[in-house]
Amino acid sequence: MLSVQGVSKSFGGVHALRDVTVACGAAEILGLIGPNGAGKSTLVNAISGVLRPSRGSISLGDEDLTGRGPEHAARQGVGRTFQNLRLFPFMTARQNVEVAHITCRRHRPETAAAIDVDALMAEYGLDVVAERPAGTLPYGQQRRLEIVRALALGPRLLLLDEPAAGLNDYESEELAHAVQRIRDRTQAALIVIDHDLRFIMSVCDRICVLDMGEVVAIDVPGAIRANPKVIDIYLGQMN
Ligand SMILES: Nc1ncnc2c1ncn2[C@@H]1O[C@H](COP(=O)(O)OP(=O)(O)OP(=O)(O)O)[C@@H](O)[C@H]1O
Repeated sequence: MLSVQGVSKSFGGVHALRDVTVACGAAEILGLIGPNGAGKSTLVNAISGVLRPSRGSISLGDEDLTGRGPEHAARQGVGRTFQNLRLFPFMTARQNVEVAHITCRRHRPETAAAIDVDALMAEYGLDVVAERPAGTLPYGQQRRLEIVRALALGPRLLLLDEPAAGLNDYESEELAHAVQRIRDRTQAALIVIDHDLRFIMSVCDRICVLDMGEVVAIDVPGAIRANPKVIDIYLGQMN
């Protein structure tokens, strides 16, 4: 479904991505890990249309997404959450979700018809705060609201950028179940970036390891854990 082919991205002299090739199938959860500065956010920004790759191509199904901008990606069903929350703080929680649903209705009406915004908000415990401005909600609720907003887009590809950041063990376990439920229900391709290796290992079908802009390994969690290059990068943190 998602295909990233030979993507490179430079910022001046910094090679943030070098010839990255990776794919993520429908209903697959792909983890994206790597040390600080490895290129994870750059890759996600390229996939979601925020950045134009210097080289290479990105497609979702038959649709070319390469350098066509975030609105085009959203219309094609690329949903994302951000490392630092990017809700519309003065809009109510419900309006934040509605905005995404309207985009879906315009461009993929049959997908939108299957999404019940109120039920979705209730499922994530947000029905009780639906009329509150998003910016006034506690952190944990804002994180959940970002996920619900991305789901209201009826995503074919969902990019979750550090969803477990700032969550306690209990919340991150809940989140792992939520991510798997999302996959089961939407059959979307999911890409999850996180520094919490326990979370990534427990939730992902496969993991792509980036270091200095290059793909070091793409494999199932067990093989990633045993990969000498990966162990070297993480200095034994894996076990
Ligand atoms: N807009 C930019 N301008 C210049 N350099 C950038 C820009 N964005 C990223 N970089 C550089 O590209 C490299 C990859 O950065 P990126 O943010 O993608 O890494 P990351 O793996 O997401 O890191 P982190 O885990 O810290 O979020 C880094 O060297 C970074 O300094």
